[in-house]
Amino acid sequence: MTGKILKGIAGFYYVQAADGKLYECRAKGIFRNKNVKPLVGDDVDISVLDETELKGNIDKILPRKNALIRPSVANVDQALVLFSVTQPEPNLNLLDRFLVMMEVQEVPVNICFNKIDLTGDERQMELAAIYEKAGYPVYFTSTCEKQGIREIKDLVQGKTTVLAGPSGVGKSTLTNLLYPKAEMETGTISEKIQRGKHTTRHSELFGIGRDTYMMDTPGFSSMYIEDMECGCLKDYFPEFEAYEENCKFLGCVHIGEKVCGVKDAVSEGKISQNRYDNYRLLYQELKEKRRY
Ligand SMILES: Nc1nc2c(ncn2[C@@H]2O[C@H](COP(=O)(O)OP(=O)(O)OP(=O)(O)O)[C@@H](O)[C@H]2O)c(=O)[nH]1
Ligand SMILES: [Zn+2]
Repeated sequence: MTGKILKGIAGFYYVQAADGKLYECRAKGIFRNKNVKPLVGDDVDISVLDETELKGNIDKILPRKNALIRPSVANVDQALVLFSVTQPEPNLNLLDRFLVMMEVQEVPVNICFNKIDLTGDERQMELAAIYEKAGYPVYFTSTCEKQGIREIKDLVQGKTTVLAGPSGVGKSTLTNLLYPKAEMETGTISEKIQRGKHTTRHSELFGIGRDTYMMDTPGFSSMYIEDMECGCLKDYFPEFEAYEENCKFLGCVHIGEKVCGVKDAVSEGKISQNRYDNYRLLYQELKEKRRY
């Protein structure tokens, strides 16, 4: 029987089978024979050991489409990063960090700003301009007033989406609105897991519709980019590329160089100043890190 790992904790994997049942599985044999660790999001073959207790064993991990490190999850189609237009004010530096991390891992990102009931159109246009110029799809919602929800529903339908965003922007409200059933399924899983008495927050996928999964990402506020040469950072700001042919030097990092197509594009308003400023900050941060 095939299924999908929704959660892994203390050597147990919770596998949702095609019939919707959730099996508590071990992965005996897999580590020893293949030396691969099952990941949340993995599609797996299981054998049922106990049909009433819903216990099983994972026999095989089916080929992965991808495997992210942060968050640790396999077979992700896209990320949806949620901020609010206000309350709390969007921290665009944090957003740009997240975008870099997803670019590195080659995951397409969609950006959504929630709580549009609290601000005017002007703020929306400002935010849309910054990120649409960078090539990211931008959505606006009010989960309170149920605006823009249909578009998000269409976006996640049939896909596995990593949902990320700082505290208080409306992630839970959005998830519950998309699929009221998600709450119920949370209950089922945590009930089983409480027996293990583990309190740490783990990554968990929620089945919220046919072939549709979402994962809430823990630890979003402490996001930092690591293990990157500062000279490579520019490759993860996708909007720079079109202007790099106007840089004088091959490998221009678009900071101190005098003749630079990217800097020109910033002064002409073709690249957002805000994005470029965050690029400089992150560049500096990576450069300092390398000194130690
Ligand atoms: N004005 C307004 N408030 C909203 C909207 N969506 C959510 N809120 C409020 O914002 C607060 C936070 O919402 P949550 O859904 O709990 O946010 P969260 O992102 O899940 O927060 P964490 O659980 O801390 O990660 C709640 O008081 C919501 O009522 C919205 O569209 N407009
Ligand atoms: Zn340049």
